[in-house]
Amino acid sequence: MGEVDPAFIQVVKHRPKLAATHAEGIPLIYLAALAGYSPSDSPVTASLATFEGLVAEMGEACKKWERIEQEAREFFRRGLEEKKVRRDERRVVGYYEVEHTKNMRDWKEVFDCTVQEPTLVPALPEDGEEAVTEWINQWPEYPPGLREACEEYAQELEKLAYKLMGLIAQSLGLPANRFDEFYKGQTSIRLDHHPLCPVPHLSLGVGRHKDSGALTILAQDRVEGLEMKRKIKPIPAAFIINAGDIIQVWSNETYESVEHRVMVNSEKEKFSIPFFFNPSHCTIVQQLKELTDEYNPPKYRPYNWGKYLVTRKGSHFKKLDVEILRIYHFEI
Ligand SMILES: O=C(O)CCC(=O)C(=O)O
Ligand SMILES: [Fe+2]
Repeated sequence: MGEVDPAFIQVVKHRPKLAATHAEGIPLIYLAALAGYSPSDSPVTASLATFEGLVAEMGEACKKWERIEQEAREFFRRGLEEKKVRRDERRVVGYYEVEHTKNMRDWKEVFDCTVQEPTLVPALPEDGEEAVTEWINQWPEYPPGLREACEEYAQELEKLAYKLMGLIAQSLGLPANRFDEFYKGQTSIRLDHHPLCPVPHLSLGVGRHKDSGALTILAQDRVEGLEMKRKIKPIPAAFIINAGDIIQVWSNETYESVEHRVMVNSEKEKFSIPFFFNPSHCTIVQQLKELTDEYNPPKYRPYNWGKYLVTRKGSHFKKLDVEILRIYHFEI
């Protein structure tokens, strides 16, 4: 990334605290402990039966994670010339190294691909109010296994994501399949590489943000850096499950989308792979009617997810002079 560009330097109040302590009490679900469990053994059959399914999904997902991480390392190791599957404002999937979060440049390079091919989204505003466009993946020549690794990972993670959405629905007193109707394809995988940074006290790998989609399943390597108010210790074979803004709205704030950011490091590069499980672009995001009543009225105005996503994506390409679209703009 060359010498340090001032675009990377965070304002004082958002600079990382290198000596931050680890967060305690982040709930950790030991699925392995349930692996030998037989659902008929106990009265708590229903919920544990759901966990049983999760155990199998997790095992498969972890195997695929090992492979995709290797391919990601291989891809990022190559020079810019070989990573030429570059993204731009129209073709938003592919390689990119100058992404901004909240108008500050992140210390990272990324490779994005969508799970459904093609993924349909609203076109840019200048193309007309109703216009729809397709995001089509771009695959690099090297490493040749990257495409297959992403496709296999997507298949496993999608199964896991449906299971988790089912559990979230049940935790809200809803049928497990309550969210399924929204999912006809909007999911994406990102490979994140945070190279060594000479100024880790001044810059961030990813600036503070909340994930705007529904659910993020984040796989991170063993290098520390992820912070959710406090530092999250990386745990081998553990995914970080993040509820995004959409779950916050669907649940009328029973679930909160958590702000997070990534610190970088001058000694160890960091790799992570978020899987963004999002509804179809035509979804109107609003509180589920079963979860609102006169005592708990909707807290947000409905919004079109596809348009929101495309507007947010646009803000990642360059520093803008306007405030970035956020869900609080839809608060009632
Ligand atoms: O790179 C990471 O570890 C986290 C990435 C992240 O939070 C995001 O892309 O939304
Ligand atoms: Fe995030």
